[in-house]
Amino acid sequence: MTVKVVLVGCGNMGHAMLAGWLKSGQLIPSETFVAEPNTELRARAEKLGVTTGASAADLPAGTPELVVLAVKPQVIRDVTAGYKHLGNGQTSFVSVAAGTPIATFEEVLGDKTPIIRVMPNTPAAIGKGMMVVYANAHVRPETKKFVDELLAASGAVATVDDEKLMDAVTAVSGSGPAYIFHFIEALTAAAEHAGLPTETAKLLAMQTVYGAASLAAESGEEPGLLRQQVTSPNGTTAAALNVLMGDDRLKTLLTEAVEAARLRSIELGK
Ligand SMILES: NC(=O)C1=CN([C@@H]2O[C@H](COP(=O)(O)OP(=O)(O)OC[C@H]3O[C@@H](n4cnc5c(N)ncnc54)[C@H](O)[C@@H]3O)[C@@H](O)[C@H]2O)C=CC1
Ligand SMILES: O=C(O)[C@@H]1CCC=N1
Repeated sequence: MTVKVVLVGCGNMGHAMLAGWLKSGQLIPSETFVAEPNTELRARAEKLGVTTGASAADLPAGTPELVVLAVKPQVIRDVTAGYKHLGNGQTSFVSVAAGTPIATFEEVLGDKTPIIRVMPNTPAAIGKGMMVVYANAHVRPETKKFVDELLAASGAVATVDDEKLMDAVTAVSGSGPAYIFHFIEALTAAAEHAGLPTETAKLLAMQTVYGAASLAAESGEEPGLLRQQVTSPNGTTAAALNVLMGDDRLKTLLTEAVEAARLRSIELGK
């Protein structure tokens, strides 16, 4: 059996993408092989109907169109070496690892290998991810089209033409869902502090973030204008925004957070 796509690593991100691709029908289970050493995670992948194995040694014979590497940056060089026999050939490689530059994959796989870096995020599991792409010069237009279509099943797709920007992308949309989840946690805690029961606090925080993000996305209006529409002169929102926006407090905090993530991404790539 020759498979079309091999997914290497089916942890948080690998599984989120796989679930999105299969759900959309962009990929069918019989075309897909998952390499994952963790038995429980292999069983979880098998529930989606795909064939699995523990490592590169279990790969079905033949030449896959795409190998998607979704393992941690700390092990990606060694794991990629297991797929060296597919380098410099018809197989294209996609890496979702933070930091790891294309040059590292070219060193391991050969410098004629088509390699695409993608920075996804976990909302990909429900088709609402942000997927940002940077490809090397060996990626054929038909492969780029196939990968873009696959990624589009997981959410919005954007491209950058300077690989260095992938560190900033990682810091904004790759890690970003965690910032928003923490915002929900923090708003829930603030709601409880204001006297609301826990379940009500959770519901209000979550639905407010969901509703506001959906309105911003669907209305196409500038977030600043939508903010003004909530803010009555000298009203309650203005009182809260004075706290968040005074001295650019939240903006400064987010700028520091994104910069810390960007610098960590650069470090992970070394
Ligand atoms: N979690 C996230 O939100 C995002 C993660 N990423 C990137 O995705 C990659 C994976 O991250 P997570 O999914 O969070 O980590 P994870 O630890 O959940 O998944 C990594 C998986 O790789 C497996 N693995 C280890 N050695 C292997 C081998 N030799 N062959 C096959 N699989 C092997 C592990 O058993 C594990 O299940 C990282 O490089 C990370 O930078 C990128 C964007 C977002
Ligand atoms: O935390 C990390 O390193 C990965 C990359 C982006 C999101 N998670």
